[in-house]
Amino acid sequence: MSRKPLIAANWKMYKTPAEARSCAEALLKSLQDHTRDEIAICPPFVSLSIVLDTLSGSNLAVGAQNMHFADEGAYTGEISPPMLTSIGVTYVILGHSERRQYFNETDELVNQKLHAAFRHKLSPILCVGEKLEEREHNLTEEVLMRQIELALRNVSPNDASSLVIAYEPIWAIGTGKTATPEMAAEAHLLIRSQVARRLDRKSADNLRILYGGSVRPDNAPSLLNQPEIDGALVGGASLNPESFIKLVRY
Ligand SMILES: O=C[C@H](O)COP(=O)(O)O
Repeated sequence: MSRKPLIAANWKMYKTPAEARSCAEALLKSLQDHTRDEIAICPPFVSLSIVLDTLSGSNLAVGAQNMHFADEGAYTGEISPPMLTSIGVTYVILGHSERRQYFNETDELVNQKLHAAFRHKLSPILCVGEKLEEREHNLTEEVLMRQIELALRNVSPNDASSLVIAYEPIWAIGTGKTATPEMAAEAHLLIRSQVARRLDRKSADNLRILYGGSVRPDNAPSLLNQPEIDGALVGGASLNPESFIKLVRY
């Protein structure tokens, strides 16, 4: 089964539009011939257009970090799926642990957003992962199974053809602590088997499962060489173009 790896940069709430443009220019210069992996850059909303313009016509895709599930409405401060697709965004990160933790996003809300992404032909990068205390209490499997079950409620195998899942153990995000390649691969296997149960074997085999949590140029090779790991969702190490380029070229 060959799944083209995806390496996605999540810039979180960093970079002004001017900084985003200069970073995108540097990435374009060095990565425009890179074909082994798909690459997606996810800047803050206000920099989506400038990054799309900079990367226009290249092999580098652009994603949003969040969205509302409704097409439009009186939802002050929110961004809708058609707003994203109308400017050329193709990926959207959904259910990131920072959204769940700081903005009270529930599995039910993530499920609504996932349906909206499929309706609008956006490829969702669905984030799942356990907290440190859950891992310490051997609850990792239970947490991942629940998050996937609820996020995929009423999702069909047909919908799921564009789905990407990112396994991000919360204790590894921005902490410098990384899951070992074996721990990550074990979690990815659990996720894949849950998707096979919930959807079907074919969807599970085609699904790209990314690892996220303190991925850096030095640990990228050992993680990304695991057959179960189909790419990475990179936060901190994606902010500096040099480090992201080095990481992509692992
Ligand atoms: O979306 C990215 C993840 O939250 C990982 O962030 P990090 O690479 O800074 O640990």
